[in-house]
Amino acid sequence: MTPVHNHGHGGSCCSGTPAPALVQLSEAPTAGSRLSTFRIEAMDCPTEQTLIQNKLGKLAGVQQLEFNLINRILGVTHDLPSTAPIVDAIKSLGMQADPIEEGVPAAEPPAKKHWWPLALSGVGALGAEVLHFTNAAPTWVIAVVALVSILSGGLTTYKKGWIALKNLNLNINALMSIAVTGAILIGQWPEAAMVMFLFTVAELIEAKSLDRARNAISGLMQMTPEQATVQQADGSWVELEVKGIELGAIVRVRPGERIGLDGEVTAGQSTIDQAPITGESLPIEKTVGDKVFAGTINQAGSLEYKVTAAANNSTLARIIHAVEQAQGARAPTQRFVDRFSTIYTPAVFLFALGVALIPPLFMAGVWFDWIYRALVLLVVACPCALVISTPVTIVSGLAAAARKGILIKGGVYLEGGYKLDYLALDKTGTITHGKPVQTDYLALFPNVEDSAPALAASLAGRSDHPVSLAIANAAVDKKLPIHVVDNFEALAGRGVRGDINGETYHLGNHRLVEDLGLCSPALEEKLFALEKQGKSVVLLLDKSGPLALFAVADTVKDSSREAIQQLHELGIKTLMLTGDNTHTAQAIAAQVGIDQAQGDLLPTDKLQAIETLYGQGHRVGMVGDGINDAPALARAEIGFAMAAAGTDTAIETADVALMDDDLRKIPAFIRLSRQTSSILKQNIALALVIKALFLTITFLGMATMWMAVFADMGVALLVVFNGLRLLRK
Ligand SMILES: Nc1ncnc2c1ncn2[C@@H]1O[C@H](COP(=O)(O)OP(=O)(O)OP(=O)(O)O)[C@@H](O)[C@H]1O
Ligand SMILES: [Zn+2]
Repeated sequence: MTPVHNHGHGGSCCSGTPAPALVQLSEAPTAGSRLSTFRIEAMDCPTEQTLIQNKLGKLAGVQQLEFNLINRILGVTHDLPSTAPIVDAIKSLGMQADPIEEGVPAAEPPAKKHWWPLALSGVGALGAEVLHFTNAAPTWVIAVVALVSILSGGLTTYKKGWIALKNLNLNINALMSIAVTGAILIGQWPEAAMVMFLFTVAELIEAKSLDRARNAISGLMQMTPEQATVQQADGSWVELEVKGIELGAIVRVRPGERIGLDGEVTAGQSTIDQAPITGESLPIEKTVGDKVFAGTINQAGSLEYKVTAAANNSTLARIIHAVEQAQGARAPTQRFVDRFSTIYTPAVFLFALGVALIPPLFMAGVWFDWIYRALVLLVVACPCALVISTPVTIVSGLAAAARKGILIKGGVYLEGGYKLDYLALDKTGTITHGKPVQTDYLALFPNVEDSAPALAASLAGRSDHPVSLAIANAAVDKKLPIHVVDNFEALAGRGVRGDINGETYHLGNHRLVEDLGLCSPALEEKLFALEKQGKSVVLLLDKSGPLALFAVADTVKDSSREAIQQLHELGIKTLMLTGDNTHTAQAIAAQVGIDQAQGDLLPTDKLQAIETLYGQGHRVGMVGDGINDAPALARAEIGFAMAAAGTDTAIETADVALMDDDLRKIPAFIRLSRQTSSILKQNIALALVIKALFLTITFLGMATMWMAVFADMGVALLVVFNGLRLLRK
């Protein structure tokens, strides 16, 4: 994990070319290709991306580029013997590329820029305006003062503008350089200085705001302590750097201390505030066997735990990594904005050229007036506000979600979540606690009364399905003997099978009994009676037929009931999809207020149910936790995984991972998504309206250049702050 640092920069966000995250160049990757990654501090906007893309695109041996502007990281797939040509090419663009090696921390950020050139620039610009206005000095004095201001504040802009122009690219730096130079050429000295100064200031504020959004995530990482107390071979305890602690080491946590690494409790008992991971600050009881997470806060008790993941692979580290990845990818609105600016910027540039030339040449216009208007248009030509508003909003939204324990794997989901109108839910572990207990036992023949529970428990003990666990646990409580099971097999959606003492037994649900052709109306009557109470029933069978019946009951989470209610308030319909039988499904659905329930579903049936909803024109999300949900989760527009903190794969595979098992995180996600999408729309509308307004008044000759900069940068800052509002949600 590489922390992101603050830095002052003069980069900006105007670009003439769309900027996808992954760029496939004409050469295809070959077997000998490798990926080199670079940190480029100066690259955080589409401006730089376009430059780099054009430059490296011409370099032989470079096949693919992956841009992560938010984190300023560039991945290059190539088959060059060394990375020197890449570094050189980037250097020719005025940027420095530092190769990143796995596990090596990022280089120190460049030294902070001095503030005095900017101050000097401001004083100069103001001075020139005042002198000009009061007629207090001859023109050459005003010119000198203005020049000092422009050079001290705008040299970087000029440099960048020049590089862009050389590479035939019209970015904001190029536009600003042309506009300011133009103003100088027509003798508008104070104005040229003011424009450059305002632009530089606005750029600075913008960069700082972006950093704030960026750092919201990496700030999470700082929650893990640097050191932890580790047990040595001789039993003594030593403080060690968290980074170097190995898997399997035993770590001690004092009351009030933050947990340094992921692990499993081996001794002690305490409560832990898991808010940094789950967003839920209600303390969770932890005792031997429970998982603890790096970054969470131990409360009153003491604990010892065994390290289960290295520092750079902790749950928190993986969350941060996933969010950074998501921030690097481009959301749909961003792509729209990119496409828009591809057309907009050159179009306005041509328009400005026309405004400068046509009226004076053909309509007896005054050269000065029309060139001036054209320069103002150049300032307005920059789609900065538009281009910057989207990533800021998305990044802020992703960060806000992560702090709530909602891990969103891409801007697409954050942007698209508000469209969902249907949510499919799995039952076991999602709506219920997923820890059923055995409630009923019924032997179907008097002579198996005593032997059946032990046989069932022996089979159940081999499975980790919740229903099996309940039966196995009941047997443990009664201290029943456990038999050896041969040829054990799990039958998905049905139950299990195995041989005990040479005899084949099955333990499973009604479907299994039907499949074996061993069902009867009398048995069904007994089954249905229990199922209607919301219990799941499994039967023990030998080859002659059912021997005994076991019912287990799961409890509904209080939070589920609330979550369903909130979803309904948001206008989202709910549908329960479960492998459990229909009666039980309906009973549980009624308890939590779910609209519809379907039971007896195999994994493919769950998938089919999602397809059916799509067929009816719905936008469907799905939440689940089990493997039997995987196909449906993948097919849903947004797949939510529950309790991701404890499971290794959920963080990686789900579209949205909820770090604990609180279903209320889904309505929270939907609300955040709705806010995000409305902020995105507000920002685009705001930017477009102000642009249109300015184009008009400029054309009418009513706008001055620095008004244009003010308006342009004003909108940019406005949309940035509007986007940052999400951070506070
Ligand atoms: N290993 C097993 N041991 C005991 N019963 C099982 C086992 N596997 C499946 N069953 C039976 O089959 C039913 C369906 O199982 P499945 O795993 O498809 O769904 P589920 O976990 O009960 O529910 P959900 O789909 O809501 O997660 C279970 O309710 C249970 O009755
Ligand atoms: Zn039947």
